[in-house]
Amino acid sequence: MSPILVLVGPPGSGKTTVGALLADRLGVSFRDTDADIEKLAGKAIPEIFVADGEEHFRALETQAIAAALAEHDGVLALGGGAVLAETNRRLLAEAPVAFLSVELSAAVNRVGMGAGRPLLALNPRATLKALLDQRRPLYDEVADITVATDALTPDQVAEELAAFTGAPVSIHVGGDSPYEVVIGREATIALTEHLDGAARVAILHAPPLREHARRVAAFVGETLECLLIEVPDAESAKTVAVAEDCWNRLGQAGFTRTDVVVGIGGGAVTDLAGFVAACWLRGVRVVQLPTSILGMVDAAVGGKTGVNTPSGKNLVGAFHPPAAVLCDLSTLDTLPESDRTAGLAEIVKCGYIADPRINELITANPKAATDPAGPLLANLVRRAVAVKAEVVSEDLKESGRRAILNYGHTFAHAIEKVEDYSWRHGDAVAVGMVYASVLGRLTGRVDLVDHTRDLLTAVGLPTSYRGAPFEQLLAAMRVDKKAVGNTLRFILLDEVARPALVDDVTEDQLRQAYVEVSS
Ligand SMILES: NC(=O)c1ccc[n+]([C@@H]2O[C@H](COP(=O)([O-])OP(=O)(O)OC[C@H]3O[C@@H](n4cnc5c(N)ncnc54)[C@H](O)[C@@H]3O)[C@@H](O)[C@H]2O)c1
Ligand SMILES: O=C(O)C(=O)C[C@@H](O)[C@H](O)[C@H](O)COP(=O)(O)O
Repeated sequence: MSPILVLVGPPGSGKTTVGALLADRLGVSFRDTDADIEKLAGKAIPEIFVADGEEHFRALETQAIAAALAEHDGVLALGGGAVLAETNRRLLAEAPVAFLSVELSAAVNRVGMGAGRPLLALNPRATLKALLDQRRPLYDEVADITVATDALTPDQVAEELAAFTGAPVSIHVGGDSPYEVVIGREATIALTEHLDGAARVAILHAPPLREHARRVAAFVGETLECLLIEVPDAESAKTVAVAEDCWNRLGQAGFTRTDVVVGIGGGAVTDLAGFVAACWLRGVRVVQLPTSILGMVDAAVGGKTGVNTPSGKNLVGAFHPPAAVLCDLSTLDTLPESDRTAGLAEIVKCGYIADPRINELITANPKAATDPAGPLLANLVRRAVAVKAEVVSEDLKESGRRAILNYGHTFAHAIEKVEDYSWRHGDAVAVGMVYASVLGRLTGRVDLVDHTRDLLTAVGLPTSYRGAPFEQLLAAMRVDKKAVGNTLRFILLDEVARPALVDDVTEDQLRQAYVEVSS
């Protein structure tokens, strides 16, 4: 037995508060070795220090840590000085450890006059400074993850830690047809919970997901009739002709209104599966099992479904919320690196429009951001889904606020169309965000051009486009769904996390932004 997570950190870092919140979130118990020590000694910690001295306290602490590590399988918080003893650090080597770091001023504010903390009884500021200086390298030595808590609420810290543990997280999407987005390494297992009343399941997938789709079919096929429908890969799946083939297969199988369509794949397949389900018998359930980063954080969530037509991207479709979205992070292990990187574009977008912490996390560790086995990607997926869930819960049909999710997309969709869908959507969105940032500057808003270019470059996303001439792109932009009559509308940022729908961008500004993006 071993704890899910051990929390270490100096006084004031919030180990006890965060530990209890995290345990609650994960549905496990919380244990604090300081409480264990008090039980062992039969007195409060300040009394142990006064009556028996620090050395005796440290001996009890080692005893308490060893016992808790052996017996406890929930969240465990250790006292601030637990890392001082080499024996304790050795004991921690086998457990997953999170260091909650805090800067001096925040720590001083949080501990106040140090009530109940014997080492801080005199001059808490100076004592805390000395403690932080002495212990930081020791916390670093034992930690598998460090969370800087200064600017975060205890809930936000608990959220980051929950993602690190890999425990499944469920994010609620509200509105008239509410559903859950489950994120975790075994999320697929939840599929059977969403098949009530079905006699048949149609699983749509592209060739790269054939084996995975077969495994899912074997899993649900024990009780239900399973129809595996393989569709062309990537954007080639998003056509009316492919949708029609799928409807023909459903017809041949006698698919009824209580049967369920399942989309397994990247955003192209989940868009198609959603559209097939939206139209069949005027709407049957669809459960989305996205297997690309982009599918998880964006395409599978929110109920926008559709296909492309020769006139442009996603021009035919329907709003059809899924019954559930199951983001099985283990499926990302086989996602090619270039598609992982492309998926980050929509995560960065969420950072710009709503959650700046996303882009801070990516900037701090751009390489880890696409590592499917690492904790950062799980955290980013969760944060981006939370942004999208919040927006679409309020405005499913894009009658207002939902348009902010289109940041960077006007130019991106134009690139995709003029390049005949040979560009990855995420790559086009990356360039589209640079274009939007230039428009932001040209229209007197915040200047995020360098910030956007630097961030995208750090993760390996493109920042320029040197293909079709401006006129061709402009014509493609004119069929954007946000356009009203002859007026093009763009999502631009007044500030980070303050998106605005702007309808007075001039053609000169559009051309100037094109020049900057293509130079
Ligand atoms: N509906 C929406 O709200 C919404 C939002 C964003 C994007 N989209 C759409 O999503 C699409 C882009 O999605 P995408 O970036 O996932 O591209 P994609 O669906 O084309 O997938 C990219 C490639 O990765 C492969 N793949 C996916 N998962 C894999 C895995 N686990 N292992 C191996 N290969 C895997 C796919 O087969 C494909 O070859 C675009 O069509 C875009 O318009 C829709
Ligand atoms: O969900 C939305 O709303 C979005 O705009 C998300 C976009 O990232 C996504 O690419 C979407 O498919 C674009 O929608 P569209 O209506 O502009 O085709």
